[in-house]
Order: sequence, then C-alpha cells, then structure tokens
Amino acid sequence: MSDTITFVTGNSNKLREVVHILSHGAPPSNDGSHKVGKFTVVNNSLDLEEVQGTIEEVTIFKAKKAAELLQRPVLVEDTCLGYDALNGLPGPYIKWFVESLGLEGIVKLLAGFDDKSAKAYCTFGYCKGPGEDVVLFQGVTEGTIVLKARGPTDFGWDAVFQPKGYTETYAEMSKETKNLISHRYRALDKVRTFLLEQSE
Ligand SMILES: O=c1nc[nH]c2c1ncn2[C@H]1C[C@H](O)[C@@H](COP(=O)(O)OP(=O)(O)OP(=O)(O)O)O1
Ligand SMILES: [Mg+2]
Repeated sequence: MSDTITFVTGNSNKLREVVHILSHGAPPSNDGSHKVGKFTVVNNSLDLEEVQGTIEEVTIFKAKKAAELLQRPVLVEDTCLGYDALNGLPGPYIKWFVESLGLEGIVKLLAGFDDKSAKAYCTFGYCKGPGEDVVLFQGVTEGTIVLKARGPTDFGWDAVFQPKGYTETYAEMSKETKNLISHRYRALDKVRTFLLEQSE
C-alpha cells in the first residue's frame, strides 16, 4: 500500500503531461495508474490550498497538506513563471496573474523592459505521510515572453512562453516536444530517478 503514491493536482492539463512523461509512450493500466520501479502512481484531483512564500515553501505546504488530508504518500507540484526583469516575479503567483490579467496582461507587464527573458520552474514535492518531511525535485526551462500569444490558449501561459533555442511557444509545439524539454519533464525526471533508487 505504501508503494502507492497519489499525485494530487486540480489541473487536468498538468495531470495529462505528468502521465505522458511517466508513461514514456506506454499506455497506463486499466485503472489509469503508472508503475515507476516498485511504485504505483495514481492521481487525485483535490484542489489544494496555496500559501504565500517561495516556490519551495508553497510546494512543501501543498505536499504536507495533501498527505494530511489523504493520510497516504503523495506527490504534488507547483509551477512558477518568473520574469528576469522583475527579479523572478510573478513566480509562484503566476496563476493569479493569468487569471486576473489574462495572457495580454502578463505580456504587458514587461512593456517597459527590453529584457523579455523568463524561467519556468516546476517543483515536485514528495511526502510519505502526515508529519513526514517533504523531498523536493525542481526542473527549470529558460525562455522568453513573446509579444503576442501564439498557439492554443487552453493551458496557462503556454502560448506566451518560448523556450530558449526554439522558434515555437510551448503551445505551438507538439506535446511530444514540450514534454521532452519542459520544466515539468526536467523535474519529473528527477522524481523518477529518486523512485527508482528507492526501489533497489
Ligand atoms: O506547463 C505549463 N504551461 C503553461 N502554464 C502552466 C504550466 N503548468 C502550470 N501552468 C499554469 C497553471 C497555473 O495558472 C499556474 C501554476 O499554478 P499551480 O498552482 O502550480 O497550478 P494549479 O493550481 O493549476 O494546479 P495544482 O492543483 O497542481 O496546484 O501556471
Ligand atoms: Mg495550484
């Protein structure tokens, strides 16, 4: 039972990417679960409370809260988008910026700056159960904020973030390409390595 880890997120796009990255193209079991070493990863769509703080603090709080609520091993993740010209803001607050300003608004924040560079961070937190410490795994992808949204706008700020070395925004890329270079992929790769080590 403790070899089952519940990935908790209220965001179905996130879940889809995590499943895609974990499965390496292999279909999930009939119940939608995935094997990583001895672990089975299942999911739960609870929307967790988020506090103010650094991305690490936000992730630690989310993981502890999820472990407490579900009373079992959990994995959560928090995603940030930080503008270099704004010293890393909006950072963990990007969700509220996108919700209140829209994509046009989050582009406009950089109107007064030549530097359009930004970093996407994904931080996974693994917590074995209530009262346990949280282990963090972070992945970062560098890029720029484009002047006008390009591609589908159904997933957060995907349409305005163009990763370094590419001419397409995350939203314009195929899912396969995004999932090979994304902040989420890089973080999840560390989670995978950790879980495989724990399986030995
Ligand atoms: O790859 C991504 N590409 C573009 N946008 C993204 C991505 N990943 C998250 N996002 C958006 C969703 C939310 O507006 C904010 C992160 O906030 P964040 O709290 O981590 O996500 P959430 O509240 O939607 O789901 P959760 O229940 O896992 O906390 O950036
Ligand atoms: Mg959230």
